[in-house]
Amino acid sequence: MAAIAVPENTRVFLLDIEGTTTPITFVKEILFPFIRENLEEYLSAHWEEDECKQDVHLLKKQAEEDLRQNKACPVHAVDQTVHTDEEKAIREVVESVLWQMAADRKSTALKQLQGHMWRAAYVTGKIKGEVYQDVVPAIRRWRRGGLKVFIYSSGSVEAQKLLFGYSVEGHLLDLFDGHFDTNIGAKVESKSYENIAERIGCQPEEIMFLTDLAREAKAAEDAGLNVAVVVRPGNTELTGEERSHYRVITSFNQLKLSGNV
Ligand SMILES: CSCCC(=O)C(=O)COP(=O)(O)O
Ligand SMILES: [Mg+2]
Repeated sequence: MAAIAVPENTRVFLLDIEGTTTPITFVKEILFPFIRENLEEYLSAHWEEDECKQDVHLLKKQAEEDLRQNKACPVHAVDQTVHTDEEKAIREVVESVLWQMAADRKSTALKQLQGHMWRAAYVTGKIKGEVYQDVVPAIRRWRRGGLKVFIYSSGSVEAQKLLFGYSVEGHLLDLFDGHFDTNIGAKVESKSYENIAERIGCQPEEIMFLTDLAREAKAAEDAGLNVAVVVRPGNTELTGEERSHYRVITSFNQLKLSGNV
C-alpha cells in the first residue's frame, strides 16, 4: 500500500460518504431499498404533517423544474392540489420519487425526503451506518494533528448525521467539524467547492477532498482543492487517464501528513 503525501498546507479534509467512508452496497442495498419498500406507507402515515408537506412541496418544485428542462419521465408531475383524492396525490409522489431514484438523482428534494424516512430506522436500530474500518482511526489521527474534518455528501445533512450518529462503530459525530450537502451546490460543480472553502474560512488549496467519483474530483480540482480519489470495492472504475492524473488510494491509511501524523 503506497503512502501518499498530503500537501503540507492542508488544514481541512473534506470527505464524500458513498464509496469513500462507506460502502456503496450499504447505500444501494440497504438505504435505497428501505425507501422503495416503505415510501407509500410513510407518505400515507405522515401526509398531514408539516415536515412531510414541506418535503412534498420541494418535490413538486423539482418536478416543475424538470418539466421546464424537458427531463423525460413518464409520471413525475407532483400535483399537491389534488387533495380531494389523497391516494392519487400520494401515488403521484411515489412515482416521482421512484423515478428520481431509478435515475440516481441527487436532487435536494429527494435527499431531504430520504433523510426524514431513514430517521426512524436508525433511531430504532433497524439500520446502522456502515463505515470502512480505516476511516475512524485515520480521522482521529488527522484531528490529533490539528486538521479539521468536514463531510460533503449528496445525502442531506440530516441523513449524514444519522449515518454517523447511529453507526456500526457507535456515535461518530464528534469526528466532524461540520457537514455540507447539495444546499451548498451540486458535487459536480466547482462553485460548490468555492462556497465550501468560503464557509469554512480557508483557501481552496488548504482543503483535501476525498471522493470515489472522478467528476466530483474534477469539479473540486477546478476550484483549487487538492484531491484524492478513493477506490473501494464496487466503486465506479477509473479510466487509465484518471488513474494517472489523480492521487488514488484504497485506504485512508495511505495518506501521510507531514510530521508523521
Ligand atoms: C449520507 S446518506 C446516503 C447517501 C446518499 O443518499 C447519497 O446520495 C450518497 O452520495 P455521496 O455524495 O455521499 O456519494
Ligand atoms: Mg460518493
